[in-house]
Amino acid sequence: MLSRAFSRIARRAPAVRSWAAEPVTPRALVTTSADGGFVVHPEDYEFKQPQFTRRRGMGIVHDPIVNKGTAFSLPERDRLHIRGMVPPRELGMDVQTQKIIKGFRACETDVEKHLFLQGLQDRNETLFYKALLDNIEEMAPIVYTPVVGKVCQQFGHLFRRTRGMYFSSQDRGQMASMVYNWPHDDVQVIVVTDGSRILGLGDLGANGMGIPVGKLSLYVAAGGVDPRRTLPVMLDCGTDNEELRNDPTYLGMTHRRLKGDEYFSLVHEFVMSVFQRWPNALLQFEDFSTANAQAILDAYKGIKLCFNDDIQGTGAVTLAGLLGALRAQKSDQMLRDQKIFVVGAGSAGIGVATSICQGMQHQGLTEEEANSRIWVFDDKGLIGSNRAEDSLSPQQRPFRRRDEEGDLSLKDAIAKHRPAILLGLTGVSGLFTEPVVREMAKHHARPIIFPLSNPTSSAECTAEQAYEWTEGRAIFASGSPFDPVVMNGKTLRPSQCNNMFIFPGVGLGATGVRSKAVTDEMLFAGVQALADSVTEEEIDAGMVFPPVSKIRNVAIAVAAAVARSAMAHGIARRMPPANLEAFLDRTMWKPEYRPIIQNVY
Ligand SMILES: NC(=O)C1=CN([C@@H]2O[C@H](COP(=O)(O)OP(=O)(O)OC[C@H]3O[C@@H](n4cnc5c(N)ncnc54)[C@H](O)[C@@H]3O)[C@@H](O)[C@H]2O)C=CC1
Ligand SMILES: CC(=O)C(=O)O
Ligand SMILES: [Mg+2]
Repeated sequence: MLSRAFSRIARRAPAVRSWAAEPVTPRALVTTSADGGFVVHPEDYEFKQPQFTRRRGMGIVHDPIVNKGTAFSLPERDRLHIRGMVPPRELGMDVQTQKIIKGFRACETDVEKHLFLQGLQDRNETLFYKALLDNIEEMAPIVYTPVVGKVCQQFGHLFRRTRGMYFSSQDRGQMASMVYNWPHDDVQVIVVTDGSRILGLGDLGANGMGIPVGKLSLYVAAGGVDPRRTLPVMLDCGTDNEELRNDPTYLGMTHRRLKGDEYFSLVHEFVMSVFQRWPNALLQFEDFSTANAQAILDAYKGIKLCFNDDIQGTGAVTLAGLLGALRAQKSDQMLRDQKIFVVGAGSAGIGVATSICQGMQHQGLTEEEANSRIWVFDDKGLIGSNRAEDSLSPQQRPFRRRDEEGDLSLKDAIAKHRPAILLGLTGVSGLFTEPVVREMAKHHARPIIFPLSNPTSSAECTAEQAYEWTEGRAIFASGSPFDPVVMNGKTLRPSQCNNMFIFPGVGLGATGVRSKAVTDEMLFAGVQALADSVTEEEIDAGMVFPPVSKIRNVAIAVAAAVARSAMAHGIARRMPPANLEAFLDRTMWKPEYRPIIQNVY
């Protein structure tokens, strides 16, 4: 009787194997009973999934994916044949993390901080992500914008160790085999750039590799994608940046940028090659110049699992930010009631205008009515009737205003139309001058001012300026973070409106259900989830986005909404359990050490 009960219980309990000895917490796993038997407590058994590696001995210590530095336990050192190869004292993750924070804060410049973290990432990815996640507000600006911009500008000089893959014009015809050089079979997210428009810094050629690396760090930290399943890519099609081409330390192809067929055929070979090896991966296009970004998106949207972060991700995050800003205004007005100025008509500006237009249509306007509430400006001024249709791209054309010529300055146009919302996507620092911002403040109690260009040096105005010129009344969000501003004893908290609040969730949700594509509906579902994740307390504190410290929770909410939308529209190839949030949370990679198992057969 007892033995039958025991075997039943034993079947339920996970088998204790010798290699799993170290992760088991030193709690009683069983209670002995008076009759000589025992009862197991499966719920007390903390089983950590092992991590398999083909590396042996020192290969393990030198592989950042499995390396634990000083945190290998003695039994594990024996098992992995590294006993004596690391210092004798075992220092766990907590002490290691404290050491990292101390070293990080001791760095004198932001670029040094970036290199410090990059060095850690190259040695021990688990610890890198532990430190990053625990200190995301402090470290995200170092790993990502704005500091990544500076790092890209000096990429060749700072280069220490390779990361990701480079495909270039000299690899034509080879890419389908080159993809097999990548050591991981199960890539989940690929971020690719051709370096032609890196943040607001222009053509940085192959130096732009810092951007896919930085974006994917956020995919791991926020979206819980396993670092082994990320692939940063530089698609090097040359550069028109003369200075770089003449720089002896420049690491990319030194010819001028490919154009037309030569360019698009290279892009196509790359796209087909990565999907051939990783058919379930999500491909994110990042920082392609406006001239090519839309054409590439149009070619693959709907037929491959891909999206353009600057067009679609920025559109989505800005729309969510505006919904938050309208809540912060505490008026009954809806998005569809607003007049909106979008300054900048590149891929980001037009992506934002298009998303806002879609948002207004969801609130009942026709496409034409929605377009009529948006004024788009570029470096020649308002896109008005004095512009020939054929001088505009197909995406810009719907925003050409037929009702006015477009000869007014930005300030005069604000005075005339009194928009409540001013968005900057120009990459031009200081474009929102004092007269421009004061004009916004004249007509609205709480003007909404979003200088969205990155990095900080390209922002159309600073948080301090926006608050000062509006007597602290502006509702402010920027692409790169600004510190809180104290005015008249009150602390004003700028928000960060950056596609980092969208792309990790889109990637996690779309790949989580094996969606066939990323649709506008999926992105719109992500917008609503992001907007809903801002609490009333945050709105009352003047914020229109959650703090960056909540980015993992935001990613889960966005991912669940994106995944549900894919399922509802019949393009999901995997149906996860009903509790999607719990499922996603369970599947997310977490920065914790796991038992390493050699799998050499
Ligand atoms: N916050 C965020 O999440 C994101 C921000 N961005 C930022 O958006 C900016 C623009 O990106 P893209 O559209 O790809 O660049 P782009 O170079 O294609 O477009 C810039 C646009 O600004 C216009 N412009 C330039 N000078 C102007 C002036 N003085 N007045 C009015 N318009 C002017 C240009 O005519 C062009 O239409 C970049 O700085 C980028 O960092 C992009 C994506 C996401
Ligand atoms: C944030 C981003 O994607 C950009 O500035 O290009
Ligand atoms: Mg970008």
